[in-house]
Amino acid sequence: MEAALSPTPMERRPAKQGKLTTPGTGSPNVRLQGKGGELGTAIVCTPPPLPTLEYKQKLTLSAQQVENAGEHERTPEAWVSLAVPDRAITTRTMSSVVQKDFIERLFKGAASGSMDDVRLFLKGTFDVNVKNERGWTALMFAARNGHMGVVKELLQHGCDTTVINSTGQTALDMALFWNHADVARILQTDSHQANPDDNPRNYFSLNPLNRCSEKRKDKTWLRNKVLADNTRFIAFHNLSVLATKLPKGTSSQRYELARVEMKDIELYMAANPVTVFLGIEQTNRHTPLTFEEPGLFAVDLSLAEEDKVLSLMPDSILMPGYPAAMQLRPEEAGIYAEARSMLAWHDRYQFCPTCGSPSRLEEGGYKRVCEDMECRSHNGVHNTCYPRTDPSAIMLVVSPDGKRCLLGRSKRFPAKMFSCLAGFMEPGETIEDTVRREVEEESGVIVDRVEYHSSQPWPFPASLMLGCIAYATTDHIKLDEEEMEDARWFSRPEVVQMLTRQHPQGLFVPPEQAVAHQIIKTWVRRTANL
Ligand SMILES: NC(=O)C1=CN([C@@H]2O[C@H](COP(=O)(O)OP(=O)(O)OC[C@H]3O[C@@H](n4cnc5c(N)ncnc54)[C@H](O)[C@@H]3O)[C@@H](O)[C@H]2O)C=CC1
Ligand SMILES: [Mg+2]
Ligand SMILES: [Mg+2]
Ligand SMILES: [Mg+2]
Ligand SMILES: [Zn+2]
Repeated sequence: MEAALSPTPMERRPAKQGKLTTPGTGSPNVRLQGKGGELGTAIVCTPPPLPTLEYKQKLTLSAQQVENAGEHERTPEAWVSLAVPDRAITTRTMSSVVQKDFIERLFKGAASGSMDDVRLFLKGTFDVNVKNERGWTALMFAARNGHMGVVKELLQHGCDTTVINSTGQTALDMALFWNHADVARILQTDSHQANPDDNPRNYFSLNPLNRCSEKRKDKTWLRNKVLADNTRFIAFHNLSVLATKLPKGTSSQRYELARVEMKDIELYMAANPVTVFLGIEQTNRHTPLTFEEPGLFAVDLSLAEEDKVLSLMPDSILMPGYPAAMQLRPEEAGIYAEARSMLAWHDRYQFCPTCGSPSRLEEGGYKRVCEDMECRSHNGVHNTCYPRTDPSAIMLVVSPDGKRCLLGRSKRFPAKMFSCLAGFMEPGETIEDTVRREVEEESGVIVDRVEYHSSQPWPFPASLMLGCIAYATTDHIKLDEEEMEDARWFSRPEVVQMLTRQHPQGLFVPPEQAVAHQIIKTWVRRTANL
């Protein structure tokens, strides 16, 4: 079982194992044998101590004793005895030595299938996706060795199945490679994160609201909804959203949308600011909607002073657009996308695009109607009355030999960032046309087959990114010098370094909240054995 901790298990299939000991450290080593002979020796960390008498004594230490003990004496068990039953163990109160011990115990427990060790860790409020120096998570260790019980336990605690290690494998890749079909099935069908290829869920796309578009024309219903006690407002000021900080340690995302009550903004509402009905926070979509379920609106408070908006909610900030908005809770980033795109539309379309007369809001803010009754826009279908969305294609281009992918640097990118090529769709184009045209314009590369990956609302101000994987038939690059600063073919190992921020020259790709990141990761997943 020790081979489970070998540094590169994907490349090393041990046929035979033999134990030796590293002189000086006492740590057992594992000699790895392949078909062609010895593949190398992996150092295995010292196994967790057995429950000796000393350990058992520590289990019963009092809180004061633990506080007083030297760092080396504060074992995980002692901390757990402190935490049970109602105090969670937090990294804030724990010395770095014990933290390290905890994490090591988690990895070893996951690799050996020891549920007790894993549960010991899960009692705390640590990050279950903590990685070792090779980017391995506990889920990977458990998947690598086919420990179904541990895998299930970790998934229940929110372990992320999409994390890749420093050689670009996910827990699923490991389970498949090592023939743990049952574990692979669980990882593929885990409801928390379905197979990313089948059902990608991009940031800004998770909007839990029932938009109730049928209610937008019901003026009485809308008026009553605005005034209902449990209705809340997402407040914006010059397209920056009012947000509050989340308690530390709950998630890697640091902010959530502030929900303001009518009584706090009555003063501003008298001036009739742009207000958009976003939807209902319906707890169960399968039961009929009742009026009691809370409604959510977006309100543009740009007319108020910034300080006044901030004073609506303690400890709040006005979060500007990209990239700050990447710090919102993913569960509500979709609400933000809807709200910000809508307010940005109203901000830019205050006059009728057909005749230039002022226009007014209708249908809960989902329509603008020209005030001039003679205007052509009152007859027939006029898309100028409705919110706009600009589709853009974004694509990872795979080289003709399938071994490299094309990433580029637009002139406005931060230093050292490379990303997928992207471009706006033009009228009369299919998604495939846009992909082929933009790739050729920006890099000179010719694309044949185009495969759809997933889409992402991009509320800056109102794009819809259409994520694709495109297959090139040529690999000569001729750069569009006006838009692009650079475009290159990257090998898989280099892309993995960029995804995991371990590239020797510090090159990186956009963060996981960008669909570009997800498309790149899909290609890395599909080429796990390259
Ligand atoms: N979510 C993600 O992962 C990423 C998103 N993006 C977004 O993709 C979008 C398109 O990418 P670009 O390379 O900028 O497009 P692009 O390659 O078509 O070039 C941009 C230029 O196209 C023109 N253009 C044509 N139609 C336009 C429209 N509807 N709105 C604005 N400009 C238009 C403008 O002159 C603009 O400067 C941008 O909104 C960008 O922010 C870009 C990279 C990553
Ligand atoms: Mg472009
Ligand atoms: Mg373009
Ligand atoms: Mg372009
Ligand atoms: Zn008009």
